[in-house]
Amino acid sequence: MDPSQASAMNPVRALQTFGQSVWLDYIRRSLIASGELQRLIVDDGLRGITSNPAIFEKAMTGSTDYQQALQALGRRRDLDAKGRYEQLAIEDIQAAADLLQPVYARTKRRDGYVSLEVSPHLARDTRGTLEEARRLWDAVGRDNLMIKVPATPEGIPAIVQLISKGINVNVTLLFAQETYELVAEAYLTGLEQLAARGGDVGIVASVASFFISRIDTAVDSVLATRLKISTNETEQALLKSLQGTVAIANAKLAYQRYRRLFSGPRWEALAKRGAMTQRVLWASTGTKNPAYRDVMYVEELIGSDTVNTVPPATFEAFRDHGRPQSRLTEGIEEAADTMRLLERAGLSMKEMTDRLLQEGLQLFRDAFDTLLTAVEQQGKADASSGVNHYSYALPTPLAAAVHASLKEWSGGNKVRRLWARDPSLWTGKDEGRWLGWLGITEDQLAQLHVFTSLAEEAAQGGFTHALVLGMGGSSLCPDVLKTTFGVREGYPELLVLDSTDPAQIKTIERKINPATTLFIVSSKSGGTLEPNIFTQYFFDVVQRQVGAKEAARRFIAITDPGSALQQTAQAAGFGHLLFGVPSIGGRYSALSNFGMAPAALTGVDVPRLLNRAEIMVQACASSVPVEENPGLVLGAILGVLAGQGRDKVTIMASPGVASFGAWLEQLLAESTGKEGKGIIPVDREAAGTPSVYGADRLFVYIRLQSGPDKHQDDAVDTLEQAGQPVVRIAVADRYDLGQEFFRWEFATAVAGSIMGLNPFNQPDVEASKIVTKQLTSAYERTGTLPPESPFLDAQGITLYADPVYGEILTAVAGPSPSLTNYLSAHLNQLAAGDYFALLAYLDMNGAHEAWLQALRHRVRDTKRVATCLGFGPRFLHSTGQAYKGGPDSGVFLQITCENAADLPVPGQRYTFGIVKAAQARGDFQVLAERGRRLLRVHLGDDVPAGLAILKRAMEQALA
Ligand SMILES: O=C(CO)[C@@H](O)[C@H](O)[C@H](O)[C@H](O)COP(=O)(O)O
Ligand SMILES: O=C[C@H](O)COP(=O)(O)O
Repeated sequence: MDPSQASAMNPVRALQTFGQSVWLDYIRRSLIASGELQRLIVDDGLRGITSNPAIFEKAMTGSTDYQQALQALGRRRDLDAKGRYEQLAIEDIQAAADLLQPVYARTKRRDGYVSLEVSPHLARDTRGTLEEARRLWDAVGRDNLMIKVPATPEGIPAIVQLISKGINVNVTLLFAQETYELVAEAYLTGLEQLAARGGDVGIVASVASFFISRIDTAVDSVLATRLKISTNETEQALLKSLQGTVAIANAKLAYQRYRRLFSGPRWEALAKRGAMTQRVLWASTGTKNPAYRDVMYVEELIGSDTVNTVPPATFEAFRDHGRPQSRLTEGIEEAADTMRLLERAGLSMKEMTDRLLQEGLQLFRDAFDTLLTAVEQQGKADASSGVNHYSYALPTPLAAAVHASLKEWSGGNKVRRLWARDPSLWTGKDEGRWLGWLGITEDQLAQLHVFTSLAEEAAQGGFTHALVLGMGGSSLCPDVLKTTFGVREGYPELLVLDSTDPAQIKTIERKINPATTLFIVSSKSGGTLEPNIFTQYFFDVVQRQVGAKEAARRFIAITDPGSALQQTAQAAGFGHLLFGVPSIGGRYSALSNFGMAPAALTGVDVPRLLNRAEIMVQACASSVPVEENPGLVLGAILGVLAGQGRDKVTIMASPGVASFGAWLEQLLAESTGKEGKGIIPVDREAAGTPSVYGADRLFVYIRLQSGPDKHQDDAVDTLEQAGQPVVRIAVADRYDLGQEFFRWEFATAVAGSIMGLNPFNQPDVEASKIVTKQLTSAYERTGTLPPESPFLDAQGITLYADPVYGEILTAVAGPSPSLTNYLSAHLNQLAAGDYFALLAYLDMNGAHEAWLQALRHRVRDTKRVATCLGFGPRFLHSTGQAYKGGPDSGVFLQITCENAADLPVPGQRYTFGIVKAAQARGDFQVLAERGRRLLRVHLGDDVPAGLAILKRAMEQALA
């Protein structure tokens, strides 16, 4: 084309006629979405796009283009700030690449590229660069992508590797011609390696990005300083003549090298196989000095086989008044002179370009960090609002250990790994399959209509009660909701049955009208003994009143898909069948249907509860800085303190939310109490003076802001002042318990990781279930339980221990063994760091509770040890795990009795009383097998009399 034709064209378009491709040094979402990019491609002949960290920083922080997308990404807990940035950047790069695809096809892969840079923090890390480049290449998934890698000593070997793998590379931050030689060499070597492996070298493209204007900016500034101090006119003339010339001279000489490097036999061999040259690309071509022509770094660098990536303002200016003309190969001698004169004037090009590289790296790192901080802020603003306030006071060494652990979580990207369900955070087994609870809130919020219709049905059906039949994780959340929310007007009253004690079953039966009660059979496995026999019992009761069909209508099953309970429910025609999530274990299932369906049925505002939970879910996201992640911080405290002997997590909760402790007990004990390690939760122990506590405690105060207890407030203050570690959680109102379910689940998972165990299994609960099953099966066959022989029978009370421990007690009890002596010998086992647990297989009523509470406090205040209290068989599905599998620091007093009145289990030979006895024995047997210090007191059939005798004996033993 003759120059007159070219000058008549759009100057930008005319660049093509000189063999130069113009790319745009800019990207932003609206550029693509508005159609502007397409217009530039069609009208101006734009052939590519380059991006860098500074460009994305400006795009994402300086526009509203990404606001919505960033907000939406705020929900992605598996993404940290970098992940969110990448997600958005990749979307833009893909969209731009798709628009440029026709250019790529038309130019046979010579043009049509979009560049995406690896993190500037990897500029000194060959391996990191390689990994990230490959990852980005795969994530973008477009052939017309170029990965930008800086021309650092560590970047260059990565370039060889990437080219040899067929990945297009844009080599960035090039200033020095000597470095350029290494870059071209890297490209050639990469191609040769690809060819040697039989790869197609014709599919790989690369550009070497020379930074132009920055050289003038740097050189001119030194020249200006020199001019200020120079008194020599010749020198002044020399210095002035160099102003605004060095960058272009440097580029012209680099282009000469390009022509030399991509000629000759080595290159010809590759060219024959279809290889494309690695073009030089002029970058940083916006004019910085207003005294210079605004299109100077375009006009002066036009030459065949080159690319100029131009920022938008320069692009517009060139379109407006650019003078396209081939100049790159003109004045080569003058360019060489310029470089010589520069050295003569005492300016070292090597020093200058070295410094520019360092500064360039720093500028990109700074831009990248600003960008990530902005993305993080966005997530944080969402995440922190409305989170239940928490604080902690730890003695200095413990605080330091917790901070060190948090640092490790941050360094190891562990929160991100947790959200990514990476089992290597725990024992590397199947933990990744048990993290469904991480996403349950979001799933539930997406199906709120289920809860709305359950609530409507319960309200309109005229039901008076909704009775949950289930154990442990399937019953404890409903139990918390029952006491926390009470009876909601217009809805049935929530009741929970989680005991085989015949008296307790009878109490419930007396409370309800079977015809107007909804029965919620909750069992994840669908194979747990207790809910199955409760169902048999109550189905029988209801059907006798309203017939089998009507009875079934009143039953709702909540279970995992495919369980035996599902079959039962379907066969009998239950009113509803709701499913659990197989990847959520029982104690992590509060926010799943196991907790939320009973809540809805009894009029609890489930959307509100879930929305509150979601606040905590967001706050625990991996984008939140570790020190501000409420679940992580709590988990680190639990895990670190447990490792330092403070493994008795003492739960204090305001009266309005006191039952939360029972749920929490299960979560902590079952999750961590195994392999001889574990946290021992201490619930419902009344606050004492600092002197009754040892150095094995961590206090957690869950304070209901709308109904605090003054005595608790004071007691916690006193404990903190006495140097005890204290965590405080402020729950604004009852619905904010939704947050606590999630916080504690997250914290427990974190603590499990720190303690090096699997927080999602419960091997020792299973063990006692097996023994119980053996005993009940034997009963079915024989009609009796195996006989037992007590080692003491006094005043109608009998004592049992396993032979080994029995001998120890006998030796200590002395020559005249009595109830008191044995109890004393047993209690004397308690040493600092031990805990005392009452395992009461009694009707869980107010009188028994008061009696047992008084006893535990006597033991605590006398022996200064932590104390636990559990009603059997309820605790078997909860703290029972830690008692058997956790640290061997428990001293157990099991209390059993004869049942005053028993109840039959329909269709079985055994009764509820027999089941309860078998459960107590199963518990005893497994504890004994584990070598635990365990004494069983059997009260006989007159429980009040037995308790009175036991009380006297205990008083004496403690005296
Ligand atoms: O490296 C490439 C293209 O390969 C460019 O995106 C390059 O980063 C930019 O042109 C420069 O960072 C812009 O520099 P400057 O105009 O701010 O000095
Ligand atoms: O904590 C869970 C209990 O052991 C009950 O298990 P389940 O829900 O499978 O019946």
